[in-house]
Amino acid sequence: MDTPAKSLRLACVYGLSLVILFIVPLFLWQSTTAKTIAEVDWLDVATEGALFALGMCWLMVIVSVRPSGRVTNLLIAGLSSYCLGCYLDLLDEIFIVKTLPVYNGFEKMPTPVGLLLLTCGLWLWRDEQTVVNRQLQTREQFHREHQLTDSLTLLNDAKAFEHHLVKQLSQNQAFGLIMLDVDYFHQYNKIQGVEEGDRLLSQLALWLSSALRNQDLVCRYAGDRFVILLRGAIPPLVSVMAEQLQQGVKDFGCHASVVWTLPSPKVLDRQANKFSAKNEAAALLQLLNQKMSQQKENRRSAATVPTTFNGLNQSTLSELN
Ligand SMILES: Nc1nc2c(ncn2[C@@H]2O[C@H](COP(=O)(O)OP(=O)(O)OP(=O)(O)O)[C@@H](O)[C@H]2O)c(=O)[nH]1
Repeated sequence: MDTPAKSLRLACVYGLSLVILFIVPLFLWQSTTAKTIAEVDWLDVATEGALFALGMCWLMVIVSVRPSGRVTNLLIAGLSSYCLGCYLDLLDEIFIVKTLPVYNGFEKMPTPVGLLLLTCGLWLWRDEQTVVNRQLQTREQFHREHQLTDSLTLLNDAKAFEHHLVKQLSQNQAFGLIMLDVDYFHQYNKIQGVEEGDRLLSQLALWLSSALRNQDLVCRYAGDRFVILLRGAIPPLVSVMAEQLQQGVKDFGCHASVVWTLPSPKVLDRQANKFSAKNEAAALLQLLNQKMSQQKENRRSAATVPTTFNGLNQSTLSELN
């Protein structure tokens, strides 16, 4: 934001306020006499003093938060005038100003003028805010439309994963990929209900996120399929992690097929980097998907239906298949 302009504005408002705070009483002190303590209505002093103090607070808030422009100028002018009116009102509680007709006449002006300016400023502020809100809505809509987060699990989605994978490939550093797919999830939904299915996916997502290291990334690739990027991974780590994840899924009362790959880091030409990294990322994901299909196929041909599936036995599952 325009900090120098704001600082200048702050300095002007503070400076002018201080000058007025001292000059006016000094002028009154010389031109008229002060009331005695008994003559002063202290309740009026307190209320008018409070109005003045509050007005000054509003003024400082406006000066310090608002960007430069017509609306801000109107608000500052309005509030300054209002504060001046309050201050003059306050001073006539302390000094006998009847003897000063100019002061008496002038004293009544600043408050209504200030409130009028303030009203204009607030009206324009409202218009300005409507435009800002519209812009914010458009921006929010853009984020929503382009958001890369899966709304159910709050994990990154496949698009985001591809983006991270491309970035990883561009860095030419070792990494591993694991793909995990829940077995018979279709049946799970049928028997337990879609809501339970959703709950299982959310729980799995949460568990996967906590089971990985800080530098790793887990995404919901599609439906009941998750994909994990293990940064700086070495062969034993990837295979052990894949094994552990497959075992861990059993705690949720279901089974999962898990495949993994450990691509050897390639030295990519910086210029052709982005293009080749994108192709490489697509190829790696395709490879994992193929491996997964193969494993599912093998499972089907071996008829390795789990004996239990959240309380379901093999015959029930076979019927549902
Ligand atoms: N509850 C729920 N189900 C989903 C969601 N997304 C996809 N599915 C369901 O997930 C199921 C995935 O089916 P398949 O790809 O055949 O997977 P599967 O039944 O696990 O079969 P295999 O992978 O061969 O074991 C489909 O029935 C989808 O409707 C979701 O967000 N919530």
